[in-house]
This record gives sequence, C-alpha cells and structure tokens, in this order.
Amino acid sequence: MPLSGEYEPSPEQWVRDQVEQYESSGGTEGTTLRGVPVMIVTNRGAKSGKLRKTPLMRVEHDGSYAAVASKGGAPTHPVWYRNLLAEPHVEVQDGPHKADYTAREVHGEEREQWWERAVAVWPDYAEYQTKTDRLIPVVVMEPR
Ligand SMILES: C[C@H](OP(=O)(O)OC[C@@H](O)[C@@H](O)[C@@H](O)Cn1c2nc(=O)[nH]c(=O)c-2cc2ccc(O)cc21)C(=O)N[C@@H](CCC(=O)N[C@@H](CCC(=O)O)C(=O)O)C(=O)O
Repeated sequence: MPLSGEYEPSPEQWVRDQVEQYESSGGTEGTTLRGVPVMIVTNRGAKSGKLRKTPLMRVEHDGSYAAVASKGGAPTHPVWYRNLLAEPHVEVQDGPHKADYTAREVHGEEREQWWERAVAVWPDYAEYQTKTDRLIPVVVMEPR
C-alpha cells in the first residue's frame, strides 16, 4: 500500500529538482549523480507527518536496498534518517520501478557487509566517513 499524504519538497533546490525530473520522467531521466544510479526514497516526516522524497545513491543487493545517511560527511545525521527510524514504511523508486519497503538500521557484521557494497557503488562514502566522528548509519530497506 503506497504512502499517502502531502508531499513537502526538500528546501535544497538541487535535491528538489532531481526528484522533480526523476518522477516526472517516470524514472527515465535525472536518475544518476555523476553517472552513478540514484534512487528516490519516499519517507514520512517524523514530526510533520508530511511525505519527503530523498534521492540517495542506489545500493542494491538481492532485491533489498541500503540508504546511507552520509550527508557528505557532515557532523550531523541527515534528518531523513530519523524519519526512517520513526516510520519504517518507505517507498523506493529505482528507475521506473517503485514499491513499498520496510527500513531497519543495520549494525556490526551486517552493516560492514552493506557498507562494502555502498562504497563499491559510491567510493566517496569512504571519504565522507573520514570527515566525521559520527558512524555513518546504514539503513536496509527490504520488500514488504
Ligand atoms: C535539508 C534536509 O535534508 P535531510 O533530510 O537532512 O537530508 C540531507 C541529504 O541527505 C538529502 O538532501 C539527500 O537527498 C542528499 N543526497 C544524499 N544524501 C545522503 O545522505 N546519502 C546519499 O547517498 C545521497 C545521495 C544523493 C544523490 C542525489 C541527490 O540529489 C542527493 C543525494 C531537509 O530536507 N530538511 C527539511 C526537513 C525534512 C524533514 O524530514 N523534517 C521532518 C522532521 C524530522 C525531525 O526534525 O526529526 C518532518 O517533516 O517531520 C527542512 O529543513 O524543512
């Protein structure tokens, strides 16, 4: 059952624009960042209850995805990370394919496995981790 509610675009223009292009083209345009595939994760705001749409690098394995809360190595977690913990029901759009997933943060060995997959897709993640003391959260999203 897809998420319903009022969509609140990101305050970041480049993010808003990527979501707009991705969705309006049915997942055929605006689907990469520097040539690397991007997915759109629709999540519910933990306070507002509004729908947020967050482009993230596409990290996929056996039908599940990982959302890496890197925010470029910023000292604080991105806000969407808290949304996924508060409301694990999310939608993932991967190109033209969109479906419902359940988000859960992973730790230890499982996190390491997914972290390796993420860095293989987007090596900058490894650099982001050197820029911050916080351990960058990895949230796996599994089909519902
Ligand atoms: C700017 C802020 O965004 P954020 O949720 O912190 O996320 C920051 C970024 O991670 C986010 O913009 C990502 O899309 C950036 N980004 C990536 N960010 C990543 O962290 N990892 C990635 O792999 C990644 C890839 C990527 C690819 C393309 C692209 O265009 C952007 C990409 C934001 O949207 N703030 C809103 C609030 C959003 C929100 O969810 N509010 C909650 C409140 C939650 C609370 O306060 O607890 C609510 O509505 O209830 C605002 O200030 O109004």
